[in-house]
Amino acid sequence: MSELLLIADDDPGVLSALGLLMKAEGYQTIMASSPKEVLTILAQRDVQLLLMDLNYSRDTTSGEEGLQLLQRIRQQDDCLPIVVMSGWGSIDVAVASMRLGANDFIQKPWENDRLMAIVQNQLKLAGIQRHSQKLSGHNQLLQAELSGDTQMVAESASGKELMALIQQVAVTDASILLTGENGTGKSLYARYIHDLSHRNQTPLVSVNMGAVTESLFESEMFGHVKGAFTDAKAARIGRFELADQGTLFLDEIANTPYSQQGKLLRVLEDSQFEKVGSSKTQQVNIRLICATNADLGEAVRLGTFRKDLLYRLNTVEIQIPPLRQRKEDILPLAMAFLDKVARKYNQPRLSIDSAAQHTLQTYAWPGNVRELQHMMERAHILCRSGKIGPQDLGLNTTAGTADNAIAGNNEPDLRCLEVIEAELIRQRLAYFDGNAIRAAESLGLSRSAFYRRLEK
Ligand SMILES: Nc1ncnc2c1ncn2[C@@H]1O[C@H](COP(=O)(O)OP(=O)(O)OP(=O)(O)O)[C@@H](O)[C@H]1O
Repeated sequence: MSELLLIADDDPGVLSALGLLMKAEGYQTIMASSPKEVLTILAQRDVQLLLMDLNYSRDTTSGEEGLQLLQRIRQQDDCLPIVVMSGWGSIDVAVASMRLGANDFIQKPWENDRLMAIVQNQLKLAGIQRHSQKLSGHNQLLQAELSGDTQMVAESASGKELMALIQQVAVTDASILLTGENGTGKSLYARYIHDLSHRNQTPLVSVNMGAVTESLFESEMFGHVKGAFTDAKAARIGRFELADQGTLFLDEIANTPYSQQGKLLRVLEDSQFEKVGSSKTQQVNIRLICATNADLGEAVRLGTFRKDLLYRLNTVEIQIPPLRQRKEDILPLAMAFLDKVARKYNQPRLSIDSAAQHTLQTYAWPGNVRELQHMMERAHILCRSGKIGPQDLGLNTTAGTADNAIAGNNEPDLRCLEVIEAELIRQRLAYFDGNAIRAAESLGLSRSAFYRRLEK
């Protein structure tokens, strides 16, 4: 449907001329001949632009009525594009109306081409503004969803120590390197640090460095201008720019291609970068958090990670212990996950019987907290009574490791492919001590294919 324009003037000749012009250009119009009518129509109809005269009573030229009207509209609506029309010699009135919130001004008698250019521009700008408001609304919802639903659990001595350290460093702007096995909670702690920091009203932008291909690295991180390369049909904003004034979280930092590490170092040191295809230098202000399950010191020794980059990342290094080393966290975490899943399915929360509690506490947790979370969700779904027993955990407890949960069983494996695939990925990660690259290689998968499956 075409846009609806409200045209306000006390001269019927002007109204009919403008009505014809706008109709010929494909717009719908609605007319008002007094300020009162304008306010009534605006209260009832979804008008996309107001084109208004400033004088309504016979023989007045001061523009006072129009300015008052403008002021009243702007008290209620900041966004409606308003184009003001007035007669000769009224520069002062034009300036006054712009100060009161008019978007543009045209002198009478108008030139049709000029008026149409103004109307089209104002409609376009208003569309962009609506779109950006929608995006920022979506963004706020997503941020609230991400940070709102997870309650941090830390009951063990090492868990509490970790939380104290995190609270201490979060409020500084220091770069933080989080290390720990897969599923220990590195991404969650990164968000927690951001939420505690003075940047918490700005975005936390995450990048999984294992999923960024070498060829698209610069465009992904720094953005590109339109036409920078064959596929660059539109300009793109990179992650650094998106994170400006906020926090940039680089997950799986060890997987940054070596050839790109120098470029990353430069922007981290100088806070400056150029978009691909542009020579204009841009400035950014970000707080950096990185995470890895790899031993970066070893990677430096092996020559796959730059030493200078490591020194730039690890101002503060925080090690997140594996779940098997903080056993007192297991049951509180399990209960928190059962709470969460009960809320998700709107069902009562299940409890865990003492045999299952023992199983959970003696299991090795190669997939750490993530494995526990999935196990609790599965147990909630499969449990037939109000209490989860060992049989609901899907573990072969005599063997004590996840690998044996499948291998020690002579029954045919009748689970669906997705479940088997997930289990296999977990096993391989555990086998290779959380090293995703070696796990991917052992499964004959490319790094990006492996990450896609892992994220699924
Ligand atoms: N202390 C905790 N309290 C509550 N939930 C936690 C805690 N630690 C981890 N989790 C949950 O466990 C899951 C895995 O955590 P997360 O994704 O942060 O791990 P990770 O170390 O970043 O994993 P990866 O190395 O695979 O990226 C998430 O759903 C997270 O919310």
